[in-house]
Amino acid sequence: MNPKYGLLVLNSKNVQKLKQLLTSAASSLSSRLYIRLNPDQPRGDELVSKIYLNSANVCPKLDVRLVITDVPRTVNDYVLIGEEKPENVENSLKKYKKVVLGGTFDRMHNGHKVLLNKAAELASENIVVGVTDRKMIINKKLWEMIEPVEVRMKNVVEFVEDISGEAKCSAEPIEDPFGPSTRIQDLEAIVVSRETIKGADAVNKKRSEQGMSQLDVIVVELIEGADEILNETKISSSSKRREQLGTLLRPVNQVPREEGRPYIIGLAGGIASGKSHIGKYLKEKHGFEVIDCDKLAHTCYEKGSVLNQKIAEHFGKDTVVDGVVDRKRLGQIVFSDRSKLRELSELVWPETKAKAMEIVEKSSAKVCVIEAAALIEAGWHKTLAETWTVMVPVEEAIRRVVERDHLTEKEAKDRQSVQISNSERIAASNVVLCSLWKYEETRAQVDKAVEELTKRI
Ligand SMILES: CC(C)(COP(=O)(O)OP(=O)(O)OC[C@H]1O[C@@H](n2cnc3c(N)ncnc32)[C@H](O)[C@@H]1O)[C@@H](O)C(=O)NCCC(=O)NCCS
Ligand SMILES: Nc1ncnc2c1ncn2[C@@H]1O[C@H](COP(=O)(O)OP(=O)(O)OP(=O)(O)O)[C@@H](O)[C@H]1O
Repeated sequence: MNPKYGLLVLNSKNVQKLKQLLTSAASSLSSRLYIRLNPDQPRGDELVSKIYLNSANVCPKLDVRLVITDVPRTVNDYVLIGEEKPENVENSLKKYKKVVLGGTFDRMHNGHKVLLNKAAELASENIVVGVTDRKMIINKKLWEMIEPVEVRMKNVVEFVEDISGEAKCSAEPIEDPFGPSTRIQDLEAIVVSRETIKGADAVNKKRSEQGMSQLDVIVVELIEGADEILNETKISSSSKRREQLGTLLRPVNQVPREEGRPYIIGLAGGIASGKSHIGKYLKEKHGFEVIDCDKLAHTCYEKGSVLNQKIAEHFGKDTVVDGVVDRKRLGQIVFSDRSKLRELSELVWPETKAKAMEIVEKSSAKVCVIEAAALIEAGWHKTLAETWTVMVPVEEAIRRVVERDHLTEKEAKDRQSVQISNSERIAASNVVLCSLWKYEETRAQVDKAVEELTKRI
């Protein structure tokens, strides 16, 4: 097992071998690499960007932290990477007391670190960070996968205080582009990147309208990174979220399984999210037994069944005509009222699950997939080994329903609104898939998920 922490000391000579040293860190550490600069190596913006850009490419799994002077103070059990030993560095004269910056800081990446490093380099007392939440995040790609704001704030504070030594860092959630930057009088500077300069200008405009001092605007360059699917040319949190599609996001349930019996996974997802397409692919390409609970539920509505009797009692006699459920009539009732849908589901779910389990019992497949739109609402995810969720943004689901099922936009929206949200589904799932892009991309995510699954079962 490799040691967790390492320290790399750069001077004017070994800085030339940065990539080589980072490669060596990648193979000899398991968690974090601190980097310090000795006095003969000046700390220029270009070097800081170079360190983080090369780290993203050469040692992407390591949490690289360029410290300001003699820190880190929190960690002292590190191994030295390379030959160079740390020398004491004079505490550089910090330019400002209080510096502010903002961001979402989801899955903190090396671009964020350049910004946070700059703030830590400049501020002697406080670094104030606004961390976006709620309406500030809902237009981002795969926003449903963004980490909770508490986690993001904690990570920012921990990172900044670890690298900055004396200065304190505080973070707060923001629901507009200003946050503490237009509330705290004695801030002196704001740190932004090339792409968020306009945000800093807006902050200064508002401060001036409120009779507050102007902030110096400190700009860092963007750290590049390519994502052809999302069309990104910089390292971004959206790309990091996309890269996690099809990977295991949280531990699976430990469900006892007899030798040779199928491993059971649930496949959940909202209306028109792509479940059937993925189910079909899992069956045809990977040989999984896929049980379509939507179809199975319909077989519960056989003529004269007990279920149909119960439906007539609950939802009115006109929902069952000649012993057969009038699905259109029943749909009108349940798709416009969440509590009615719940009532119907509670009648249908137990029978459907029993039928699904009968199929599993008889199956000779290695993996059985229970495909059910309302799998999580029904609580099945708690008893299955693991649950995969497929999602598309709400607007895309509505567009697809209108196109595929020839419903009006209002009808499609009604059907969408009685379901739980993508965020709720994701919170209860082990693996997330997204069918927003080309079919090949959906399939690539599924292949990745199956490859990982095969290793753990
Ligand atoms: C409205 C804001 C805060 C929203 O943040 P955003 O969602 O863009 O956050 P995100 O986590 O993506 O990025 C945070 C910061 O890191 C920068 N950044 C992101 N990726 C990179 C990268 N690859 N390289 C360098 N910098 C990067 C962003 O440009 C941004 O400045 C921001 O965009 C903005 O306008 N900032 C300027 C005004 C401000 O700071 N307001 C709040 C003060 S509390
Ligand atoms: N990349 C993609 N991957 C999967 N489906 C896609 C993709 N792009 C578009 N679609 C379309 O999305 C629609 C919904 O897919 P599908 O029928 O598999 O969803 P579903 O979740 O099974 O829907 P429902 O539960 O409403 O029956 C289909 O018309 C499908 O062609």
